[in-house]
This record gives sequence, structure tokens and C-alpha cells, in this order.
Amino acid sequence: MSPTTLYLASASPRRHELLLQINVAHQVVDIPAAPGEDEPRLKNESPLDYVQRTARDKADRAVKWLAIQKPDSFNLSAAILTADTTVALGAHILGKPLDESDAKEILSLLSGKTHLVHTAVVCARGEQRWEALSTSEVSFAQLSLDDINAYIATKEPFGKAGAYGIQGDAARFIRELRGSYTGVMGLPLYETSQLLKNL
Ligand SMILES: Cc1cn([C@H]2C[C@H](O)[C@@H](COP(=O)(O)OP(=O)(O)OP(=O)(O)O)O2)c(=O)[nH]c1=O
Repeated sequence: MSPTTLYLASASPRRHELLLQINVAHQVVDIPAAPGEDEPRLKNESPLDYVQRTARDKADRAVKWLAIQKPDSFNLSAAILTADTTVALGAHILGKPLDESDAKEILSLLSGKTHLVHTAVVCARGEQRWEALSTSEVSFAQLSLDDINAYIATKEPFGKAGAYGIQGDAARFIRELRGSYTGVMGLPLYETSQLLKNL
């Protein structure tokens, strides 16, 4: 069997499915979470700076982690792919909902408005980094309280930035998308394949 040449350092099942969609051979690795708050935002950091820094931090962590693994369990010269997806309403970042009331608040904020979804992708090999960025504009229809409650009851908002998944039931809320569908879902396939081509 040929050794793995690409690791996907991500807990997101969507990213794995998307890479499979374009037939990119890879192995998913589970990097232990950083201690403390999950992906904290720095003071005055814009959503764009935040998403890029977070994707880079994930890559740095993954490279460090791979370097301390047993050489016979991992191919230490393989590349590592990481990504971060951030939903931004103006200067506000709408992260993953903490609970149902948080999901309700986030979805009420998105209702009837247009927001941006940024996904930053980083490919790392040792000290080298290759980066890509995808930004999409998503316009939500006006949502009723019943729409929001019914959507939360599906449990789909949890574990997703902005408390929705374009690939699921929330598709019915999306009036217009300008940009990359796969970017909103967590891994922009056009940009990612260009990045991998340059490796
Ligand atoms: C907006 C949107 C986000 N998402 C998901 C993609 C990401 O999994 C998640 C954003 O969180 P991320 O922090 O980007 O990723 P993650 O924590 O799930 O995984 P990892 O850091 O280990 O790679 O939101 C969708 O699945 N559909 C959508 O429409």
C-alpha cells in the first residue's frame, strides 16, 4: 500500500466528504484540541483575519502533533490540510451555537439579511504553508419563529458555524448564494484543488 501523502486534520465530517467528492486520497487525523477556549477571537480582529489565523493555528498545531508521532504510524513528510469556516454578519462572528437558545438568537440575526461565509484553507508541510480563501454572500429569507423552532428541532444547527447547514434543511431558507457552495459547507473545492495542484 502506498503511504498517505495528505492528511486532513479536521473533525468535520463535511470536509472529509467534500475531499472524497473530488477523489483526493487522504487520511483523516484527529488532532487533540487546544487547551482553553475553542478558537478564541483576538481583540479588534476582523472576521477575515480571524478565519485565516484560526486555519493557520490549526495547521501549526497539526504539524507539531505529526512531528511527535511515531514515524512508523504516520508519513511525516506528507502534507496536512486544515480549514476554518466563519459566518460573519458585519463585524460580528456568529459561531457554533452553544445551546438551543443561542441557535435561536443566531438564526434570528440571520433572518432576512445577507451575511458572509469565509472559509480559509491551509496546506502545510513542515515549515511551508499554502493558503486559500473563499468568501461567499448568503441571503436568508425572513424566518418565522416556527421556521426557527422547527429547524432547531432537527438538531442540524449544532456543530455548525452560524447555526445552519446549507447542505441540509436550511437550504430552504437561502434565497441567494453568491460564491462557493462547498466553501459555505466547509471546504471550497475549487480553491482547495488549485492549492493541492501547486504542492
Ligand atoms: C455555514 C456552514 C457551516 N458548516 C460547518 C462546517 C464546519 O464543520 C463548521 C465550522 O466549524 P470549523 O471550526 O470551521 O470546523 P470544525 O470545528 O467543524 O472542524 P475542524 O476545526 O476540526 O476542521 O460549520 C456546515 O456544515 N454547513 C454550513 O452551511
